[in-house]
Amino acid sequence: MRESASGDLGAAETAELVVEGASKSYGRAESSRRGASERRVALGAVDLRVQRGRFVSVIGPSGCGKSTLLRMIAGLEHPDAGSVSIFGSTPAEASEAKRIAFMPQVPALLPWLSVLDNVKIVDRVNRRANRRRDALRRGPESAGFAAGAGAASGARTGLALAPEADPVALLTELGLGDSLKLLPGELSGGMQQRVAIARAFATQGDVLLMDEPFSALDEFTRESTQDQLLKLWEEWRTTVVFVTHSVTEAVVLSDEVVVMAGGRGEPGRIAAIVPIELPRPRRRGLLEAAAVHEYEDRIRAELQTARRPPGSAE
Ligand SMILES: Nc1ncnc2c1ncn2[C@@H]1O[C@H](COP(=O)(O)OP(=O)(O)OP(=O)(O)O)[C@@H](O)[C@H]1O
Repeated sequence: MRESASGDLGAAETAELVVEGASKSYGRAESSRRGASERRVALGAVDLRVQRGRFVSVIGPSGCGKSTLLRMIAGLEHPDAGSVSIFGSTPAEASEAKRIAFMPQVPALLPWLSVLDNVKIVDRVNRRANRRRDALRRGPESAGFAAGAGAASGARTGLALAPEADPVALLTELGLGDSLKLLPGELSGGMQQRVAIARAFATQGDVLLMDEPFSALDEFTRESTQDQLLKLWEEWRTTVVFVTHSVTEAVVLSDEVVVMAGGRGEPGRIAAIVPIELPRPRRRGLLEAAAVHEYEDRIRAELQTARRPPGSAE
């Protein structure tokens, strides 16, 4: 596990990302003209605990609330009830201190910037956060602006402040060392996703949230990109929450697979958590096929069970 810049966890910092009783509904609360409420419960009261440094995948049928859960952890959605704690901080505090990296399905690279500049942009866009972070490293009294609300909240929450990663080294590690000057339009889909991975790791956040990042890739590219991600993750041990529809992908990458149920009118809920005890370092070629299949079968069975409404007989 990567240690915080201060060497260990701060006073207010915890070793877990905790989602507690978090629920989320969409739509209008008042009744429509036809008399029925248009409010839909996307997530019921969801509880989830992720240990620092773990790789956790979330899998479940379409509409069960996987992305909603991820967006709540990212602070992009607020739960109607319940709470989210990122190692003791609120999602807003964690994202202000650049501790959350979010990677959507589409790489969202800036088309006019080179590969290298697309990774470096993390630093430019977050210059304000960087200044605050540097000031926090030196102590709250060391800079004029350090007495501001952000610095105060950082000190209060004991946020660990990570150093920046070297974008060139990251891109080289992801096999893009020869493509630094290319534009995104000159890259394949797999290469674009690897730039997005480099950008996500470049933030050196404590949590990396990935929403079906490889779903648009062909099978071969998907597998090699998974291997690249595994290699990087094994080095950095960032806490990852990874949404996927692929059972195999979830098994190959994860320490734990969270199986969700719901959707189609049912509130999303966590139906099961399956620990994956395959040895690391993991690479596709190194994994024992029978062991992978066993986990795949177990998760498929959990998904089948989860399709039945809660309380229904087999
Ligand atoms: N911004 C929104 N406004 C209204 N309804 C929403 C919104 N976001 C999600 N929903 C609804 O909440 C439910 C859960 O959606 P969510 O995208 O979290 O599911 P998901 O499991 O990620 O689905 P998929 O696997 O298809 O991406 C769905 O019924 C969806 O229609």
